[in-house]
Amino acid sequence: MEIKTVSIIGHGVLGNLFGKIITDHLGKEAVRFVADKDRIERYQREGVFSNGEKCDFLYMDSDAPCEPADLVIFTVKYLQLNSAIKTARNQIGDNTIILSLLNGIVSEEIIGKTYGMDKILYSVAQGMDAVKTGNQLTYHLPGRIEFGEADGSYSDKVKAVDEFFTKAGIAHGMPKDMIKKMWSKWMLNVGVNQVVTAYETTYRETQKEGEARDKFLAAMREVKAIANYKGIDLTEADIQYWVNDVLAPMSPDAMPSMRQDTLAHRKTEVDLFAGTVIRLGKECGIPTPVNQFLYDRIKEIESKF
Ligand SMILES: NC(=O)C1=CN([C@@H]2O[C@H](COP(=O)(O)OP(=O)(O)OC[C@H]3O[C@@H](n4cnc5c(N)ncnc54)[C@H](OP(=O)(O)O)[C@@H]3O)[C@@H](O)[C@H]2O)C=CC1
Ligand SMILES: CC(C)(CO)C(=O)C(=O)O
Repeated sequence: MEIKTVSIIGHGVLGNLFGKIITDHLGKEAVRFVADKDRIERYQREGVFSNGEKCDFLYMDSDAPCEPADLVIFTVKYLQLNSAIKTARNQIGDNTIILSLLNGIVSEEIIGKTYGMDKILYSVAQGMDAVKTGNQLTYHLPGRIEFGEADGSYSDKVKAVDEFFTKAGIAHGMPKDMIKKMWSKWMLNVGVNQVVTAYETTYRETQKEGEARDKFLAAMREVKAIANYKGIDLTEADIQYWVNDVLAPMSPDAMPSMRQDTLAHRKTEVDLFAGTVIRLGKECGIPTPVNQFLYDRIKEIESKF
């Protein structure tokens, strides 16, 4: 199984970032950005820029009949996932591999209900400090994609994506414990995305001592408690990994995706983060006051849009 064609559903921060890297390495024909006519018309009219460079991308109308892609990557927000699943309908065939770079622990199962879990590899995108304002994407750190099977095997699908990302210049890893990795990344997002948004700040406030950083750590510890109850071995060392190895090198002026949403007056992924923590906390009998605080604050910010 060799991956030659990729379809990206979602032309925002992650779609642009990874689509540009693949295009630069393998040529424009290797990546098709799939969307409805109106979106494509807007992208072509306004142009799309990555670190100041105008991008020359290949667009494909989601209604157009076509050969399925070898790899489909979902890079939309949680509230857009159901429509993106429909947008992908002509891209997915019997042998297509699917990656969902959405944060959280549920998007793979949602996509799998329509297209089959056999096509899906679990994945997370991490370490990028990308910010998109209008049609301008800027970043210093491109980050990486970690992916794999739930059982940690080096399956044909994993091998094909490994070989493709190597050719396409995408930094990647294949952890043996992908389910723990997904929870761990979700734990980071529950902390940093929500605290930066609730405190209306940037990464700076979470990189130094103070109330925001305390809340960031406390929100992550609520996820850790739920994970441990469910038998997922998240530890304090996992929290320290995110704080020291991933968050510390980020540009202090950059901000996570959720804060970019509120600045643009878009509804956020709060239900994917605090909403899910609160629900799981109730199911497991674990108190989640910090996530309740963050949930209320973020809903209050959203209510003003
Ligand atoms: N930003 C980051 O640094 C990171 C983000 N993530 C996660 O990745 C996911 C994507 O985030 P991000 O890239 O920031 O999201 P963005 O909001 O920047 O981009 C989403 C894009 O999807 C497009 N879109 C929505 N619905 C459809 C559809 N049906 N068909 C085609 N395109 C569609 C939107 O178009 P339009 O603008 O026209 O609505 C938008 O361009 C989220 O779950 C996020 O939490 C994970 C790691 C890092
Ligand atoms: C924190 C970050 C950038 C991951 O590195 C992220 O996942 C997000 O902004 O949603």
